[in-house]
Amino acid sequence: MIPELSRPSVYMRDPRRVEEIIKAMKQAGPSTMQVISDFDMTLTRFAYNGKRCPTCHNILENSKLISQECRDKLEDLLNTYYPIEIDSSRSVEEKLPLMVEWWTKAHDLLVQQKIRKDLLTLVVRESDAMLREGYRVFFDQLQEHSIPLLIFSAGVGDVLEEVIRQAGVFHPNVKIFSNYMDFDENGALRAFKGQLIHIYNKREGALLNSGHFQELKARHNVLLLGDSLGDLTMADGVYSMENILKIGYLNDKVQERKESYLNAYDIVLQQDETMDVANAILLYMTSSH
Ligand SMILES: Nc1ccn([C@@H]2O[C@H](COP(=O)(O)O)[C@@H](O)[C@H]2O)c(=O)n1
Repeated sequence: MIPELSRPSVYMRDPRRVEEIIKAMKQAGPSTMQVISDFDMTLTRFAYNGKRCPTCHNILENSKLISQECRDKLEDLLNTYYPIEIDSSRSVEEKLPLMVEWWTKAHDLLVQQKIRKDLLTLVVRESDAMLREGYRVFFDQLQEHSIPLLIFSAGVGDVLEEVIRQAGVFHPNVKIFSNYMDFDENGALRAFKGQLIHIYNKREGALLNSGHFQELKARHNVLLLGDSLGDLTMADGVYSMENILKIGYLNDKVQERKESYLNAYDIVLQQDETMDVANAILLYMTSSH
């Protein structure tokens, strides 16, 4: 049906079920669909030429807006908490307070740097941020078929927006839930706005933003893309869900986490740096033959 599903990077616990969902969503048509995607390491690449690509937070951390002392502290935090984030031997309950601790400490450090809003464009331009191969086809297809795309990210919204703006794909059908910076009257970072979004509270974030899902209440079919088990709750605000197809990128600690990803996601993409599978599925679902 979709040749890309036979690639060696693609794993499915129940291929027949995947086929059924895809067919049901195609039959219902693009006007019933919405796409919900995580950002860091889902729409962006995990690695390029053997080197890790930056998350939204890393883009700031690696920039000249941050002092060396602050960069060292942020790196220590990353080295402490990232292994916990991807540790499959710990439960979500155990990880959750530690993730809050990580995000809170990192945001406090960023605020102390009084980052300037007017320099964000330059910082992103000079960064190694990279959207996955095939990203333009992904964003453009959704725009062409008027399918809403919600990017739901525990990263930094201002940075995320800049990445997709500079890539020329911040189309009107794109909506973003993320951690946004609050700047003072001189354009210097003074806080982060609203409730913190970290990787394990996306369900709460979804329920807080019920207005968005209310607007899309006629769209009962969801394509969800994520790279963490926390991303599975991003669609919890969707009204009367009929079908959901969950695609999960398994980027890191592949052998340890494969089983849990196969149990949680319909399609698991192992160390696949492209949007090819999502693009092929979307092309199939939106074509008239
Ligand atoms: N100080 C931090 C905190 C988090 N991260 C990474 O950001 C990712 C969250 O963004 P999503 O778009 O994936 O929701 C998460 O995977 C953390 O590893 C970071 O780099 N620095």
